[in-house]
Amino acid sequence: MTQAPATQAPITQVKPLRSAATGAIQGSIRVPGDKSISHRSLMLGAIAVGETVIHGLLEGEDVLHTAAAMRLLGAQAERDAAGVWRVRGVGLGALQEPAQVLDMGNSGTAARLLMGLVAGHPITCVFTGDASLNKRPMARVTKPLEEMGARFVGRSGGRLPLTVVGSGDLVPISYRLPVASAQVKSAILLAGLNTAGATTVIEAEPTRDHTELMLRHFGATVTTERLADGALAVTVTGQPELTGRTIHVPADPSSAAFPAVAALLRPGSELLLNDVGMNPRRTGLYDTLVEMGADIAFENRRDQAGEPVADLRVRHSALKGVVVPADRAPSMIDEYPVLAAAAACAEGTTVMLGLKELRVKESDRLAMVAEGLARCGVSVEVGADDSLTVHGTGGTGKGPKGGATVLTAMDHRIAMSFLVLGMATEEPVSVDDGAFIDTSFPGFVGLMNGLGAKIGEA
Ligand SMILES: O=C(O)C1=C[C@@H](OP(=O)(O)O)[C@@H](O)[C@H](O)C1
Ligand SMILES: C=C(OP(=O)(O)O)C(=O)O
Repeated sequence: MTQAPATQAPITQVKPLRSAATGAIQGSIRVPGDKSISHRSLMLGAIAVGETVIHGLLEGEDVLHTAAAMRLLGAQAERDAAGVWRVRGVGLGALQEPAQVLDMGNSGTAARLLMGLVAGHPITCVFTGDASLNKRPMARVTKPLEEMGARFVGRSGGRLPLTVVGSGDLVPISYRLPVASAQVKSAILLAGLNTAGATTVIEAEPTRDHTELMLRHFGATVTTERLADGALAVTVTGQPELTGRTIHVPADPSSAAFPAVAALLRPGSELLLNDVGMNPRRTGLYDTLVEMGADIAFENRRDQAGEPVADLRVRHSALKGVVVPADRAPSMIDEYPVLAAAAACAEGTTVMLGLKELRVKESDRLAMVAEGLARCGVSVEVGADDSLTVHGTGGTGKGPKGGATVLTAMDHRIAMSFLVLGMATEEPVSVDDGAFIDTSFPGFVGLMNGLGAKIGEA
């Protein structure tokens, strides 16, 4: 068993990377475990009674920050072998007040979900993050949690660093989400766990439901009800008995998106992506790619510990531009940067609607994608309605020009998306910093190069 540190070191070393045009992408791989499910398995394991064994945990920086925080809150979380972790929980309501600041690094999910979880405990915690996370809005979670009775003191605009004064005596609420956000939904449900009575979150647009599925797996009662206006009401019954479980984390569909798009773009490619999570609330990118003409076979569909998975066989395809409707955004929210790379190489125009939430991710992804594509010679427009229009070069016999350095603003998905684009451009594409790729996809460069990519130090 590896003795893990109580705190997780920040990413400090800048790592410029460069990606050059490649031939066929070929191989059979399993990308690292799902980030959303990994965070949740550590958090719920930490408040369950007994031991939780997690197989396939994502050992990316974001999740390691969650593991370190759970240890500071009193749980044991140790690594047995690669991807295999044992968590010994303290029991619901028994998280301890941490003696140190909880540093959530680059991770919005870790910060927001944990703020909800500790809000329902009679402890005081100080949360901070890196320069990217400390810019992101937190009022979206502090507002409903304040309605339940927790108190917060943060910087103006509700930014981190921020102090949570939790309570073992919260009142249950029924809360309609003002933004489609699984992080906000999850924060409220996690606060509702140690709250007597029924806590309800109403969502007009369905967002990822890993919290609901995993809460049920640990023994909680979570119900969903379709309301007259079509919205979904998700209710957790407070103070359940949560007991340690075994969890198998599927490969992350958001990470699989990068090699999948690379294979679609490069002639002669055939790639098998094994064990990819196919929760329908996560598969919007794959639906969009198929609409664009992608040859993706979803083989061996099966259920793995409550989550659907499949093996994806991806072959090179001539993609065509499409209109991506706004209501698809929650199911592909993290995949727009890599879709934009695919769209830049597709024939015709791709219009992506309803991208407002992209502005509050690790970077303003709408601005960063548009700026990066423009630097690579791609014609692109950002609409006043937060839409993105990309004019593809497909069918011209040439890829986008490339030959530029793209800024990444501490954003892993911007870095990976432009390295994928560089595999198909006339001249190489560089990114100013690839270090943050380790937050969600450790081993990205080695794995991509093993498939045929040419990514190296810039
Ligand atoms: O709940 C989660 O695990 C996540 C929800 C999404 O964020 P929002 O809820 O802010 O849309 C997503 O962008 C993030 O990568 C992971
Ligand atoms: C938005 C993301 O993560 P988070 O909100 O957890 O930082 C992401 O991984 O793309």
